Amino acid sequence: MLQTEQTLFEQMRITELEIDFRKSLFSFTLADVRALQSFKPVIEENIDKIVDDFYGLQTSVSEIALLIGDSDTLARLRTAQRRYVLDLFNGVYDLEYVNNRLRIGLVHKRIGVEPKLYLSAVHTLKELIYAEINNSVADDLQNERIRVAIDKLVLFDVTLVFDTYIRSLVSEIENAKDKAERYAQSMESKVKERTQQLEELSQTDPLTGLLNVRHLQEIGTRILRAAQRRAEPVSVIYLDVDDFKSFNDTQGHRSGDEVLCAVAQAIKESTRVEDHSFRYGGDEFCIIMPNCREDQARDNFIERFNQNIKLHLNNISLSYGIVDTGPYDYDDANTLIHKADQKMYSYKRAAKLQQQGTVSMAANDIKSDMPQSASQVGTPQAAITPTIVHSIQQPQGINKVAE
Ligand SMILES: Nc1nc2c(ncn2[C@@H]2O[C@H](COP(=O)(O)OP(=O)(O)OP(=O)(O)O)[C@@H](O)[C@H]2O)c(=O)[nH]1
Repeated sequence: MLQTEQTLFEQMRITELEIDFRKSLFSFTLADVRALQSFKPVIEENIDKIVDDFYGLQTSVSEIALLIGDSDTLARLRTAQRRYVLDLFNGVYDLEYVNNRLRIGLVHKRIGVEPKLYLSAVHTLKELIYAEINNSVADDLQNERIRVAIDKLVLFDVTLVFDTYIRSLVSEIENAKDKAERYAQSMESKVKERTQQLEELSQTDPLTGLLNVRHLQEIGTRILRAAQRRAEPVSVIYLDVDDFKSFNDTQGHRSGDEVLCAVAQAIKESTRVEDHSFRYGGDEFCIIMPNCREDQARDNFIERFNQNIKLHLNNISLSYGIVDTGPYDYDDANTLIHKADQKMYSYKRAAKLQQQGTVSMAANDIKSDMPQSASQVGTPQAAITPTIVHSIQQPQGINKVAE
């Protein structure tokens, strides 16, 4: 519920029962009420003098004079103070009385009266009232009764004023906290949104520095169109690390990342400037090679890659599939990648079967992509260090091809 939909009582949870409880805390009894009422005529008679003296003393403190600010405000304050003092001796200390006291607290907080200034004003007022009591009440016992009663009632008032001060401070803190939380939330979603935009804009995969797969379709199409215009072949190589999951599981994700970076590094070292190398996702890579046939890609790229990766890795094997298109009919980028992936997958599967000594018909079916011997099929091993000897799954019939 909004604060403005609640009365001060409701906000402060003050009921008649609470008022009685507070009175009992200060032992404020009917006798006190009577003592105060008995002094009302004297106060009424001297109210102007009390208020004059009070503001004379108050405005002599430069900090208070500064807070009051101008003569109109001072005039309003004098009227309010008059009422405040008279109410002290009215004998009625009910919800209405409490509401007025709560308002005083609220106004003091709003205009920035510090508690020390408020308390000093209470002290000044009490001294002025005590002076009136001493001037007018000769009977010591009655004098004492009125002083004690006014003391209790002023304390009762002070607690109410301080409660509003504290409540108002707590609301300010809660508001500031809400604001800060809302700001943090909006910043978080802005950062998320911006990061996503940057990622999309980014041409490169953050881990390996190879091209980002998001651009594969666009770049692939561009290369194929250019190749078509020049009637040149285009090759696509699909590379995949073998059993990378178990490597990750045994060596940890960070070592896995190092393997991916090493593979990417070897790809960069093995490609020509006109080639485009992508991290396809996870442990899969894709290279688009313009003006290159399948056999040329195998003999050139794979040869170089095999040499380069040995410098970085130990005991890791990769599988690949190569397809080409053109120079007469051209597949589109998606089809080419899909075919290369399928080839790689069939080859990997066959190699695994061969490794297990259970080469099936399916494996024989893709003989042209089979390794020359099972010994050429790399076997990932446990306890692999970041320096990993590589072995790539090699199909048969490797020819050296001039570029
Ligand atoms: N370290 C690391 N691991 C990744 C990253 N992206 C994906 N992976 C993991 O790569 C693994 C790929 O596993 P699979 O697709 O099952 O492939 P595989 O284990 O190599 O199996 P085969 O392809 O059949 O040889 C998964 O465990 C992924 O969690 C990455 O950026 N870093």
